Amino acid sequence: MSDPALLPAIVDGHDARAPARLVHSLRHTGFAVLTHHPLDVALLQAAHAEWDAFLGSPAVDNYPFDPVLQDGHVGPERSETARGHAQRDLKAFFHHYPDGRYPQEVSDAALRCRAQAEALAVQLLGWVQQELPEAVRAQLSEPLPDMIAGSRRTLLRILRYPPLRGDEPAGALRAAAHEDINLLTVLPAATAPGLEVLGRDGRWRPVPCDPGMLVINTGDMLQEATGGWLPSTTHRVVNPQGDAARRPRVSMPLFLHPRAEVRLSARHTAGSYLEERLRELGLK
Ligand SMILES: O=C(O)CCC(=O)C(=O)O
Ligand SMILES: [Fe+2]
Repeated sequence: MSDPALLPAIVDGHDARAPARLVHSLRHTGFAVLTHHPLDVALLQAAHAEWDAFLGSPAVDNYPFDPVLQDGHVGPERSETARGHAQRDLKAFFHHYPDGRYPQEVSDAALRCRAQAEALAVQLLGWVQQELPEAVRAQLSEPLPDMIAGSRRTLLRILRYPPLRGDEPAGALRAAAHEDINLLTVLPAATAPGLEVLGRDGRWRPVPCDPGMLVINTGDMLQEATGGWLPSTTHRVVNPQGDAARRPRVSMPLFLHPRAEVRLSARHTAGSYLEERLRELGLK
């Protein structure tokens, strides 16, 4: 039997117990799902629709990926290969940083979603800070919300997983199993299901993602900063079957990155940690 305790909790953001419930779920599953969050869902859906069209159009080639600044567009032919995998992911994406390029072909809807998600992120990091055991909190070089204050490194990734054509290499997935590099990831519900989390029992479980929900997960940097008290958790995006295979999937995760000089642990600053991981991904 699958252990229901390993399913990410669905936490009502209006509930007074939300901070404790969210952090409990992060601790035990690496994920939590928030309802009644402050993001404007209609704005998000408008951003999804226009980015679906843009990322599927030739105009994206006006914004080739910049390996130094790490912004711009990466098409399916150059997409990431997750650690330990042979096949590239079946996805295209655009990276937006506060000081980076933003395409003129789309409205500012995604930027407005970004601002809302960043405001929520400060609140969520405050919840985590408050719920950490004292011994773990004492190890932090500064409070978690402060780590991202003034950071120019928080990354908005706008992903489009194209419809499947049927000739994909065997074993290729929309996103192969991986862990995120950053502190926390804030991921408003994508346009279709597919996200799965690996439980401690070795079983994959779908992450609930109805419209109006928002997924939070722990990344490697938060695992590093909390000495493993909050584990970074493996997740993937599986390929749809049947009719759903003919539809693209759009999602817009925000990856919270501290300022480069923020000390995560005795061995790593945020800057040194990121450098190491980007090399492994083949993005540097
Ligand atoms: O598209 C998704 O739902 C998740 C994407 C993801 O895990 C990532 O880009 O790191
Ligand atoms: Fe991820």
